[in-house]
Amino acid sequence: MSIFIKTCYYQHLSSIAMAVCSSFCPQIPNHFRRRPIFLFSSRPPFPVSFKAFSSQGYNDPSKDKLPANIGFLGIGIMGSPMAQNLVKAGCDVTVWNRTKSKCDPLISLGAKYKSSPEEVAASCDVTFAMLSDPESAVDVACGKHGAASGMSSGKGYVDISTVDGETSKLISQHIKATGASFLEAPVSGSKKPAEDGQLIFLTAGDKSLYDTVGPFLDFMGKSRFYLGDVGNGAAMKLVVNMIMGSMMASFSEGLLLSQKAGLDPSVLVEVISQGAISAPMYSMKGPSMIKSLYPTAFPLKHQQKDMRLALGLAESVNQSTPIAAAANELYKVAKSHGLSDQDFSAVIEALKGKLQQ
Ligand SMILES: NC(=O)C1=CN([C@@H]2O[C@H](COP(=O)(O)OP(=O)(O)OC[C@H]3O[C@@H](n4cnc5c(N)ncnc54)[C@H](OP(=O)(O)O)[C@@H]3O)[C@@H](O)[C@H]2O)C=CC1
Ligand SMILES: O=CCCC(=O)O
Repeated sequence: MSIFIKTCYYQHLSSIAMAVCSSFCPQIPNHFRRRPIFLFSSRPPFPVSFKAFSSQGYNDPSKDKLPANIGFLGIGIMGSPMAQNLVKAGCDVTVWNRTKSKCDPLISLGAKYKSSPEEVAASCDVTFAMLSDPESAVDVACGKHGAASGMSSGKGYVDISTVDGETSKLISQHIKATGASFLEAPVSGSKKPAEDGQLIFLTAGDKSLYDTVGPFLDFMGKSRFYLGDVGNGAAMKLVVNMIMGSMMASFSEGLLLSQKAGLDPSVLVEVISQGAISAPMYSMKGPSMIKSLYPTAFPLKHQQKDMRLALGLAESVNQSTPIAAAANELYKVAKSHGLSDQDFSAVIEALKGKLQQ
């Protein structure tokens, strides 16, 4: 514990130096530059960002029990950069992944490794999990040698995976039955924001755990929302991704229509970028979509999973979502043609004549 506090203290000092230097050194990465610091404060020396709903984090002197060991389960496209940001921030991180080799770069950076979720949870104060889907999230948390087997009172489990509310509640029940705390914390933002520590956390569950892990969320993200009861974070995430999936499907139709109408789709991307429907997603993905290239940031199979779960949510509250339902069909077509592991922008292929035959 004391080593951890010292590490963070020295990081605080170096943050001060960084803050001074950054006014003069434009090459200092934004990741370091953006973190506000307390220069004259008796509070714990943690970098605390000014973020949505983040006023009650580690900078509260009454919260003196700091987690010393952080576990991270699921080292995929998102888990890898997120865990890396924790290691780079000086946290004592222990990792596990079903495919062990994906942990190797993190181990090289100084992370520890344990051979099961149970062992990670048993050796850590707080364990994060970033898994594919409801099935894998439940399996890793509640299955044989799952995290719940290693949890006990005083520990915390933070599930960042995108799942439905019912799955999150099930995991919460298993974790809380051990006496530990639970927080769901799915993220908005993809591979690049994960690398840059710019994710948006949509959390719900135990508020005390939210307060405890706040500084760690801030190492990985730019803002965080606390939304109350378990299920609300999952629902918020599914609504956001349902909108995103429909936007991408509609954008795909527009690109192909512009081409068929004899227009240059690159000009369409430029026109969109200057108007009221501008979105970073269109400018980022449009140019490669025009070249039929889909380098994976957000796998199409996960987008289709999110559309499916969002439609389930809509049905459960009797809300009509015909646009999302139509978009979901396109993702299903794309999946059935082997595009699951491509970026979700590959949904455009489902609108090209050759896939529809
Ligand atoms: N990529 C993105 O842009 C974003 C993704 N998300 C969400 O985050 C989660 C992770 O996404 P991402 O990192 O992209 O996905 P990846 O497919 O890259 O990683 C999935 C992770 O889950 C593990 N996993 C899958 N099935 C099992 C299982 N049965 N048992 C144990 N582990 C399993 C994988 O292990 P292994 O390596 O062994 O396959 C891997 O660590 C998903 O819920 C996704 O919807 C949220 C925001 C953005
Ligand atoms: O779940 C994935 C979200 C991707 C994004 O927000 O860009």
